[in-house]
Amino acid sequence: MSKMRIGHGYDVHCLGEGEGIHLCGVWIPCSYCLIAHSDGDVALHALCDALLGALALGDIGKHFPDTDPRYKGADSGKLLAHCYQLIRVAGYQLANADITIAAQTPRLADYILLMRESIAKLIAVDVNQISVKATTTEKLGFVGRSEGIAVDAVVLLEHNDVN
Ligand SMILES: Nc1ccn([C@@H]2O[C@H](COP(=O)(O)O)[C@@H](O)[C@H]2O)c(=O)n1
Ligand SMILES: C[C@@]1(CO)OP(=O)(O)OP(=O)(O)OC[C@H]1O
Repeated sequence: MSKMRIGHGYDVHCLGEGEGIHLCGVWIPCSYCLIAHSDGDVALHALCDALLGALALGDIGKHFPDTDPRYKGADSGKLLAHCYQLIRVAGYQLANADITIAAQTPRLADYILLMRESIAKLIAVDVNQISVKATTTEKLGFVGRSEGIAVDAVVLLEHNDVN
């Protein structure tokens, strides 16, 4: 296997009426919820898929089936930590991650640093290795109609013995 690996993840969850949403492990109070089997943290799910994809380890649904009652209401931070542990066991570590959250609402600007810090803490990396960005879709499509939130995540992994 080569010394550097790139991975991409993408996830979407529907928005419903609620009192808040989890994004990147941060609770964001608002008049929505994210509909899911787990806690609905669509951003952490995309990041899990990017990590798994980088080493061709399948996807989040393979590792944590949404038919398994153990994952009902699951803390996605724990799922992320598990995925990153698989990466570490394979001899790799994160170089950097870049996450783009497409959400018409709620406004996320005030939470960006908290989200970066949250991910960095969950997988014990430096906050400067983690980028989180937000964009609306200018009211176009399902994101623009506030029917759901979509997230893209890209990661670069480097092997521990890279020289
Ligand atoms: N849910 C969101 C979406 C976007 N932002 C911030 O607004 C700025 C403009 O976004 P565009 O839709 O024009 O890409 C940008 O700085 C985003 O970070 C936000 O805070 N919350
Ligand atoms: C996270 C899991 C856990 O049961 O369920 P959901 O919260 O529905 O999220 P999804 O993005 O569909 O990924 C599948 C499952 O791994």
